[in-house]
Amino acid sequence: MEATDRQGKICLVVGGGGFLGRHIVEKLLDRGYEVHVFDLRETFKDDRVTYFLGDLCKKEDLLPAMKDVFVVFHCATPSPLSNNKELFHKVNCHGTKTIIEACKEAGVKRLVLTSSASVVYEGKDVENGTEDLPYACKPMDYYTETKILQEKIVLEANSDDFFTVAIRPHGIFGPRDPHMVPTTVRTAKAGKMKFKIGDGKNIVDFTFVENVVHGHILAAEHLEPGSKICGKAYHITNDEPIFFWDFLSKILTGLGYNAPKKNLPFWLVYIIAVILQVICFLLKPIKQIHPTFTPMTVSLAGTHHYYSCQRAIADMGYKPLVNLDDAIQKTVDSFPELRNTSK
Ligand SMILES: NC(=O)C1=CN([C@@H]2O[C@H](COP(=O)(O)OP(=O)(O)OC[C@H]3O[C@@H](n4cnc5c(N)ncnc54)[C@H](OP(=O)(O)O)[C@@H]3O)[C@@H](O)[C@H]2O)C=CC1
Ligand SMILES: CC(C)CCC[C@@H](C)[C@H]1CC[C@H]2C3=C(CC[C@]12C)[C@@]1(C)CCC(=O)[C@@H](C)[C@@H]1CC3
Repeated sequence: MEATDRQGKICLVVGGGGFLGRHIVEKLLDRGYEVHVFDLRETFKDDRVTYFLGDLCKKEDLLPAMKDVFVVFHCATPSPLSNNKELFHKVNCHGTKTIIEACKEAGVKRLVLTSSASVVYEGKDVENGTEDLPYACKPMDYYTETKILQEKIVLEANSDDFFTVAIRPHGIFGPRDPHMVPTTVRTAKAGKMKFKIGDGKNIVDFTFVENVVHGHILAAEHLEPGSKICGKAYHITNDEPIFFWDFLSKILTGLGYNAPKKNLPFWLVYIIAVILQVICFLLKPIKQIHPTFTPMTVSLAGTHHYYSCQRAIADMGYKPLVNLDDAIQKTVDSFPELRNTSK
């Protein structure tokens, strides 16, 4: 899409106050779009942005933000590491249906959903997985369960006059990441990162946030009547799968922490995580506990899960803009407050 074509076009980013959403906002502004942000809270100030506060589950909150909008990016979610079944179903399922209703009522023709590569993951190895893999029959957590339902809702809404596409990133990291890097550092600081889970040879995709943004904007600019991308899902990765524990070690050593050297058997840690999950369930009426080591995070840390992005390369001309080593360095440099000062 030419720069002149973008002028005057309004993009709405639902969840634009979050980690990925705000990076999408910044890149859309750089490319000359007018940007609306819709979120629960105003998490940043930018005079170029029109900020709408509200709950995406309420159509009356959404409609004012949708006036004259060219495309909606939906990247809102409850925190992927929380475990609130009702909230996940409310926001990711009911809320997504509400966004679609509001789009149609406001005359918005395009919707780009941020889905997740985890929609095909159920704790077993996925090696170079394509978008043709079936959805997980037994999702490992409520987040994944509702991301599957969400993607189905959006892709099934695709029609001759309402164009939808789902982008499936995996393991997003980068500046302002609230999940990956802070959790990794917190775990290391708590002394729980002394061991690798499993043999340390499981291969995983980690995707720099700028590459995820690039995939989203490419999809939006290809979302036209008759386009081959309409109604489809696309993996967006760095196209550089890496040993999971090598990635974490680069982040940790980059921030001045020791990388795990020894190994613990995967099955032992998994059993401990299951026992922890049962204890947290029993204690729920008394106290909400969110352990870092859940069956999901342990599986993610101990199995292969990397994905082919050949379909995005072929259909949208996708190509990662930042390679993994540069991305890790940019990320480490962006978190001075997480650097180990005790050494
Ligand atoms: N992080 C990752 O590794 C990956 C993420 N994804 C997907 O990418 C998307 C963005 O994730 P990420 O940036 O990490 O998430 P964040 O939690 O950083 O951002 C999500 C944003 O959505 C907002 N939000 C939540 N509920 C509502 C609501 N009811 N109404 C309006 N806004 C709401 C959040 O507000 P608040 O913070 O106040 O709740 C937050 O600002 C998600 O769809 C996620 O599933 C996919 C693959 C990997
Ligand atoms: C074993 C260690 C305590 C793990 C520390 C790092 C983890 C916090 C991350 C490693 C893989 C990450 C990941 C996600 C969240 C953070 C990690 C578990 C997701 C579940 C986020 C949401 C998604 O959509 C998935 C595709 C991500 C998969 C990887």
